[in-house]
Amino acid sequence: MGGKKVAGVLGATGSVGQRFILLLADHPDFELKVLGASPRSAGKKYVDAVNWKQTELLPEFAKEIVVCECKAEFFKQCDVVFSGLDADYAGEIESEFVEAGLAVVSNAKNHRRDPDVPLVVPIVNPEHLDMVASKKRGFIVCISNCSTAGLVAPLKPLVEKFGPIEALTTTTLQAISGAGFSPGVPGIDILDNIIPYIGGEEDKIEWETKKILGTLSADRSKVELIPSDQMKVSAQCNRVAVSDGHTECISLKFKNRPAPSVDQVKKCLADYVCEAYKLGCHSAPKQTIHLLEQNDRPQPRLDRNRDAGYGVSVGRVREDPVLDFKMVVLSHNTVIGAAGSGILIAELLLAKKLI
Ligand SMILES: NC(=O)C1=CN([C@@H]2O[C@H](COP(=O)(O)OP(=O)(O)OC[C@H]3O[C@@H](n4cnc5c(N)ncnc54)[C@H](OP(=O)(O)O)[C@@H]3O)[C@@H](O)[C@H]2O)C=CC1
Ligand SMILES: N[C@@H](CC(=O)OP(=O)(O)O)C(=O)O
Repeated sequence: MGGKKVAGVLGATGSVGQRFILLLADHPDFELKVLGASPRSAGKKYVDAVNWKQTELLPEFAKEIVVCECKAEFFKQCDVVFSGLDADYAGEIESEFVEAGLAVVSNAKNHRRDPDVPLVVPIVNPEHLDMVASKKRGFIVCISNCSTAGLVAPLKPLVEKFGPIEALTTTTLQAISGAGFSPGVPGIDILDNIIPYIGGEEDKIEWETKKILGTLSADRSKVELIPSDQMKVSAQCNRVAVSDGHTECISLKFKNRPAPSVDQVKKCLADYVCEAYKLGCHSAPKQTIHLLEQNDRPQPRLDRNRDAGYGVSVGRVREDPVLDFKMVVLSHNTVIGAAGSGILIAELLLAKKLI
């Protein structure tokens, strides 16, 4: 075993980028050495370039690193590059990195629908990472949309145990940090308010769920999406005055009859152990799904940091008079919904000897 793998972060000054800095400080497998951001930040020390907005202090190791432009030539030493780039620029920059032979793990939406790119929520579908095994040079792995990550976490064990889901609705209550920091959601818009629209979000949730829960083809080159007529997914997305943590009110109907009981559903969720934990990945949640029995939980402020934000909380599991079941799901949007997923994916790539 060599020493730590060298890591870089693209978009290091943003909402997701700052979370990468926090999660990579003192990481046992990765040493963060290269930070990239826009030409506005390049050339400055990180401490001077960033508008730090996390409740934890800026880690010492990052302060003096000089931010570079997001060009592959500056990241040559990296074994893995995490991307928290603004989606307006991510597509082109990440492609350049892949062409330069680098391994990129991206939060941006640009490459998620590429047929040869795995779209991975590490506590849900790590087997899709096998798609990159045959790539000789660089590759990209995409992390899902943050609301999709929370949604598919309870769906995975339910589908494994009780068979396909025929219909699914989710109404999201999404945190402000999900909108990023440049410029972010203005206080005047969100204070004392709910905004019932997040551009593109509903389509992403409805589409990405079908890829993440899809099946890897026999030759491991692509994922067969669940056809829309076999699983109907409908999302309604809202922005609410919460700093971190996306809440979703989910209802679902199984294809198979009779449907399981509420107690069977609860047991299935509580018993689920993700593959990353079994493989001993450092950041994997000990409890993948925290089943909460109190009537008024989960709540973002109280429950988002379960298993350091890598665990997902599910509460209010009950029968639904229209579909079969309904429940409330809470996930930390910048940890398991973004940077944390990226790091756990890299830990899985390492465990599978793919980096
Ligand atoms: N926030 C969240 O919960 C989630 C976000 N995502 C996705 O992750 C990505 C990052 O999101 P977020 O952190 O919220 O966004 P932010 O707006 O907070 O940060 C964007 C980052 O991109 C950099 N950037 C902007 N323009 C350029 C450029 N021309 N060249 C290079 N870098 C540039 C910025 O650098 P500078 O400071 O120098 O301008 C900054 O570091 C997005 O694609 C987003 O959709 C995905 C899941 C969840
Ligand atoms: N749209 C999400 C965050 C995000 O940027 O998602 P995506 O990576 O799918 O564009 C939110 O507002 O909370």
